[in-house]
Amino acid sequence: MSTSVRIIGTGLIGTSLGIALSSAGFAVTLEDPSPTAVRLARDLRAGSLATETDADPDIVVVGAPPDVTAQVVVDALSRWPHAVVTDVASVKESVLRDVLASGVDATRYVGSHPMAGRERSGAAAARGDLFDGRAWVVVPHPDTTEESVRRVRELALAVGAAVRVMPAHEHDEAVAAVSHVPQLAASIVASCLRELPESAVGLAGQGLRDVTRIAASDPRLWTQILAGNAAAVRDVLRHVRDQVDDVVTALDGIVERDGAGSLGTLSHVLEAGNLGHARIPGKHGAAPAAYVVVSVVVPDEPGALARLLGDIGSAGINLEDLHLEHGLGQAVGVAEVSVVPASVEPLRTELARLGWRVHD
Ligand SMILES: NC(=O)c1ccc[n+]([C@@H]2O[C@H](COP(=O)([O-])OP(=O)(O)OC[C@H]3O[C@@H](n4cnc5c(N)ncnc54)[C@H](O)[C@@H]3O)[C@@H](O)[C@H]2O)c1
Ligand SMILES: O=C(O)C(=O)C[C@]1(C(=O)O)C=C[C@@H](O)C=C1
Repeated sequence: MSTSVRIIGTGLIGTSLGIALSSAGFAVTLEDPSPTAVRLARDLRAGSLATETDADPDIVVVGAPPDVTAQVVVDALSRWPHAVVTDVASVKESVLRDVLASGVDATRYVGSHPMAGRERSGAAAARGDLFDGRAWVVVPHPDTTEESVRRVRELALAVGAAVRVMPAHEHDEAVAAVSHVPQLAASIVASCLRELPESAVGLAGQGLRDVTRIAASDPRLWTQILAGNAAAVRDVLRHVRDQVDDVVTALDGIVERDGAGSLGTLSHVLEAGNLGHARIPGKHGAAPAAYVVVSVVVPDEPGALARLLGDIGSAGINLEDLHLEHGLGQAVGVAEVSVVPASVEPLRTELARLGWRVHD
């Protein structure tokens, strides 16, 4: 019999998870205080609407906003005395603290956090492949049963995620640096655009788009996330502030004095950025150096990209990642195709043979 999962909170993450689990053969039921959200999730094939007569679920996943997550977890543990209960909130220590403080039997509770999302909220933005190849942090506490951890791990693996197990405190410190401060950095950079004249904003290229994509995220959600991880976020931000101060001092040196030492500071900051960037893992947590980008010119005509992907597949080469560079009004775009190093030469040779323009 298939594992039954109740998803409570059918926004971006709950609905994406419902779609992925349903297509992996899980029996998913959905609930949300918003009738519109839950019906939209159902229509997107995330599962069926929960009813009073449903059998008890094996697993409950809470996909609600962080500030209500602990209460929904506590209610679920009481409502279904045999179900394993997890949540997907982006902060883990404060949720765990509130669950334990409630006095409920929390042995069946395991926190979790898929490191996958979008800058848009709500069921309408859901995607069934959201978790594919992404890290999914499983966060047991000292009283969690092994069976509960096994169940949540199984669920994350079923949607294609790579499981990492760590305690709540370690999780919160890690995501302060890899998720929460990057969100603030994007928001702060984007906020500086508000007063710029149109003639300046109109020059925006890919660099600004890359740095600010997540500045479009939901402020209500992110206020809760930042407040829920305040100490760790503050510590990382202090470090950022020190580096910003160093850069400002160096630039002062260039503007106001002879600039001695300033270029060295600037170069050091940029090189340190190269080193940090090189550490960002690839798909399934593979080492970053595992992939090489091959750039292929794609004509802006119907079916061209599909033909390129077809040619790569026919050459027996596994596409690890794909990024499209495409300027408005241009007749061509550039597909940046990531492959393992051993596939670079065969890919270049085959695509060139088929008439594609391939760049270094
Ligand atoms: N957005 C991301 O990128 C992302 C990524 C990973 C984890 N998360 C976490 O997942 C959770 C959901 O985020 P989202 O982006 O899907 O948000 P969302 O706003 O898209 O969806 C939240 C849903 O929860 C429902 N909800 C509100 N109060 C509720 C309650 N008391 N009980 C049950 N449901 C309730 C809302 O009606 C809405 O449908 C959050 O805890 C967030 O921290 C978000
Ligand atoms: O890719 C995005 O749009 C995200 O914001 C995803 C992201 C992240 O920082 O990586 C954001 C918050 C979540 O808690 C987990 C994932």
